[in-house]
Amino acid sequence: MVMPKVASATSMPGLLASSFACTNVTGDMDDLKARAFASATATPVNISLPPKDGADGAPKASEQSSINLKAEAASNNSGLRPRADASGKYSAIIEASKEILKQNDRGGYTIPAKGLYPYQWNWDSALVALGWASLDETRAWEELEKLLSAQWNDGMVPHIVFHQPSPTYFPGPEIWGSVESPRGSTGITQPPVAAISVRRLFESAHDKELALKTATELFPKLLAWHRWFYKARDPEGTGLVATLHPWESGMDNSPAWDEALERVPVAKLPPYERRDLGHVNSAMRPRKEEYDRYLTLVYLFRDADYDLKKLYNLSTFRVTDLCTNSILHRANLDLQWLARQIGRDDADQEIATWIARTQVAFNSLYDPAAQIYKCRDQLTGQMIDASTSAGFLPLFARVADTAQAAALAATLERWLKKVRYGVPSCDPTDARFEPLRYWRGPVWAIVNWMITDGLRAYGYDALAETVELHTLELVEQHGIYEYFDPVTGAGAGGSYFSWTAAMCLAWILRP
Ligand SMILES: O=C(O)[C@@H](CO)O[C@H]1O[C@H](CO)[C@@H](O)[C@H](O)[C@H]1O
Repeated sequence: MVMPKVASATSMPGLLASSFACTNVTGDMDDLKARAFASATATPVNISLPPKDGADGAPKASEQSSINLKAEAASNNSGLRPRADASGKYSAIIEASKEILKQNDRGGYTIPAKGLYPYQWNWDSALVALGWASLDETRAWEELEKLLSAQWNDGMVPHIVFHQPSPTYFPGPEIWGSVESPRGSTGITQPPVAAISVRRLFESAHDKELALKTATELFPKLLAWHRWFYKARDPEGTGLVATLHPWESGMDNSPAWDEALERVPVAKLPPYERRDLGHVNSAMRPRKEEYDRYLTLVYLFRDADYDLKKLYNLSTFRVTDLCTNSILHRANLDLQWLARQIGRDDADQEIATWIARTQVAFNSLYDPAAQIYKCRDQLTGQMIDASTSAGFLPLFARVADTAQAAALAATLERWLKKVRYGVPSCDPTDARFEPLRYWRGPVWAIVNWMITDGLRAYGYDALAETVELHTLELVEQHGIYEYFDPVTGAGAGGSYFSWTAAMCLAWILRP
């Protein structure tokens, strides 16, 4: 087990160094309490089915459709080939995962987790659609239709859609104050996974007619969203888009954002109460210093009426995020493929231009000394000195060349020797590594799913298998959590988590 160095306040620049610096496995009280909490909650949850009572905004048991999970597991109506379940090895995970999606279903969209996240999140929904595909193809398409129905006039697809009011999450619609989407939404976006999911659903569809009809309807919306990225976030045409808020990256408190975020001057904020801390131990969540800045940026954007030009120029946080850019590039490849399937040759050339530009631009994010890709701070122009799990996502994007892919595989192997379970979200030898704090160390199933897809594409099948088996073992031993401690395996964050369930289904029942 690795014992990372303790970050000293002097090892980080600036006033807030100590508050952004890490705790660690030998760690402080906060960290020790979180570990005790994690091990206390992990064991009873295990791979159990989620409780069906009405607590936490969940539908009452009586409102649930009657479910015969055993029968469903046996007759997989999507026709996806069970991968490793002939022996029934994964039937408990399959059963629990399907039940989680059903219980988190709010009618055409799936909340990530009861209480903690009561709305529709953008990249969550796109990934959850891949899980729904193994239960109900129509419902899988609906997930994407519902998400894209919240698209703004300018093409942006928001990071959260506030379909129904909920008191359990902050900041909600009243803080964002945006009326663009019919039901209200945030004014920022998230990594554009949707086109990737549309291609996968299309390719594995049994109902080909439905797939063609829905993909054809969704295509212009996806194209408009990708166009928005280039217009709003790459006005200089560099081939790499900007991310203006850590929430947009989906990897909110990644160590990659520390210095850029630290420079955001905190506004005089109205008093606020964090609801996330009522659901999850504070040692597993971002710190107050980060939340103050998240909110400062929200108010800044709201005061600028979410005008895309103003936001780009005004934002005191502007980075080139590897996760967003890798996903956007992969999504462009899949969108181009879709254009060809549905006869939208007119769009093919436009997408090809984006692809060509990004393919070259990605080289500027590769750090040959560290053997991994890194993010860039657009306001300083500097490459960000942090190796995170997003650094492997260029494999998912297919932008790495064979030498870069080999270097990434070697780096990943080194990381795996330092922890029990991969892939940690931050280099485990980095002083900022915190095994339980959200995007600063824990293992995330969705990232593992993207990394394994990339590894297989480059021929690293055995390494992909290791990462996949680590994830399934984590879930089997600890439960379907939001994220996991890479050292002990303990589940952390929200439980009965939709995208973790969906990734298990996508892996175990993959076509
Ligand atoms: O912490 C939060 O309140 C929200 C803010 O968007 O972010 C977390 O949960 C979302 C829903 O699961 C994920 O989409 C993000 O990736 C994850 O970081």
